[in-house]
Amino acid sequence: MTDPEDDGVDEALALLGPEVRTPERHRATPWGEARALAARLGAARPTGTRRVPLGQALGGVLAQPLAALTDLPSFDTSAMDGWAVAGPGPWRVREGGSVLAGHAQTPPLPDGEAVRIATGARVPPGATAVIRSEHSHADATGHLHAQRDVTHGQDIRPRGQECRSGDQLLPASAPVTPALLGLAAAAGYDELRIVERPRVDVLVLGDELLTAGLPHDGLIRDALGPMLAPWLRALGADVTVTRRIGDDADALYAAVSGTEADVVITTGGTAAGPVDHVHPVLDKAGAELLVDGVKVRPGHPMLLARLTPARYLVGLPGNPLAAVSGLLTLAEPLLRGLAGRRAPEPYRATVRDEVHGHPHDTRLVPVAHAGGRATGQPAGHGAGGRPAGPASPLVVPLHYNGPAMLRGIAAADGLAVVPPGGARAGDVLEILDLPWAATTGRCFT
Ligand SMILES: Nc1nc2c(c(=O)[nH]1)N[C@H]1C(S)=C(S)[C@@H](COP(=O)(O)OP(=O)(O)OC[C@H]3O[C@@H](n4cnc5c(N)ncnc54)[C@H](O)[C@@H]3O)O[C@H]1N2
Ligand code: MOO
Repeated sequence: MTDPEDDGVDEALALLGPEVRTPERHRATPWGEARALAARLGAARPTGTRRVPLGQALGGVLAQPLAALTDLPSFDTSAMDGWAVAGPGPWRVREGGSVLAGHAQTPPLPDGEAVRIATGARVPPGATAVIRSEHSHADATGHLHAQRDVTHGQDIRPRGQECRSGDQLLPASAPVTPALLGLAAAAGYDELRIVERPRVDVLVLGDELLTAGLPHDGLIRDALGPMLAPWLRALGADVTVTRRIGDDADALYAAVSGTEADVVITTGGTAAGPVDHVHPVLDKAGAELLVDGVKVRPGHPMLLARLTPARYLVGLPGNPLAAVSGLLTLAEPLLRGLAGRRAPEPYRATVRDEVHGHPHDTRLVPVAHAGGRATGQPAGHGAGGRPAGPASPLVVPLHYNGPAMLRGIAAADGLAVVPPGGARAGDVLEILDLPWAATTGRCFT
């Protein structure tokens, strides 16, 4: 089950003369190891933290646990509009208006008395229950009668029911969502300490790239510049600049050695062609190559280097789907750690159709949700090693998944991780989610 798309590379390598830098197969890192290394490097050195007003924290992650600054509710609260009562009824109705939300504490309620109360108001000391207006009636003598049994404490939210001051509401690294902002405000916060977003410079290499109009005379449109910045932002990065460097080794060296970003991402120039400058420039810059090729298709020339102790470079191959593969293999786990984010739970789905594999390397193949769930797969059937449960979602491998193509990934909900040798229809495979899947309503998880 070998895809003809993958066959040309080894042949091309064999044609290279000895004077040309030849990628050594044995140096390529297995796909899982490369991801794990990138994740470890990122997690080892998250970027700094800062305090921001609640209104600016959305999309960040908590740098420290969210501990309640108050009991919630912070006082015994009426859960309904009606009557606060003390002891058994009927009750004498207290003169002088209602107890309202936001008002100061009212005098204690003696046994046998009732007072009108609004939802959210402080329950007077001594009250033993709240009776909803629709479950009671007041008679002409100024007495209140319950129309249902009254249980002790009914419709009173006791102080501290949701949390006590100091309780941990959410752990560090929780994503700051609209709901978290609401909870933080309720729990007394004006500001949150969040992890700084790692700063990323994107350097797009290649003299053949146009930034507008139709391809002509061998020139093509830059597909990566428009794609990477928003994708990286969705991964938690702050893209400081997207620069087009052409095939200029000096300009690349200047950009790499002069950067102040936490991560530099280059596109193109990772292979062994005459204008593939990434390796020589990294040598010149004294960078340490941590990953030099990964056993994955597409994208195997991807690389990861350490520029300085606190600065990394991810080299994405120029072929657009190969660049996506490098983005998800190396950049995503590295940035996740730097941004203080937690790893998502590995997610698996059943592939509806056979997927061709590479003989030795992992393949990443765009897949779309089939809108159904696999049932009754025989145990142990999957090359991915796990039987499909009755509720395993079903995915369809998409066409147009060649290294130079974006047509498949643009229609995809995720990328299936296809082990060497391929997968049969019904196999269960790991799926890499795309960061926008949740916003389009097609999320797997
Ligand atoms: N002798 C070898 N040749 C190649 C190898 C190899 O191992 N030995 N690997 C092949 C594989 S696999 C890939 S992937 C590419 C990686 O090449 P580079 O990273 O050096 O990228 P370029 O040569 O600069 O470009 C490759 C291809 O992609 C197009 N490209 C580049 N940037 C963009 C962009 N921003 N938008 C759209 N398209 C882009 C470029 O025009 C080329 O067609 O190398 C193989 N060759
Ligand atoms: O074929 Mo290359 O694998 O990465 O585009």
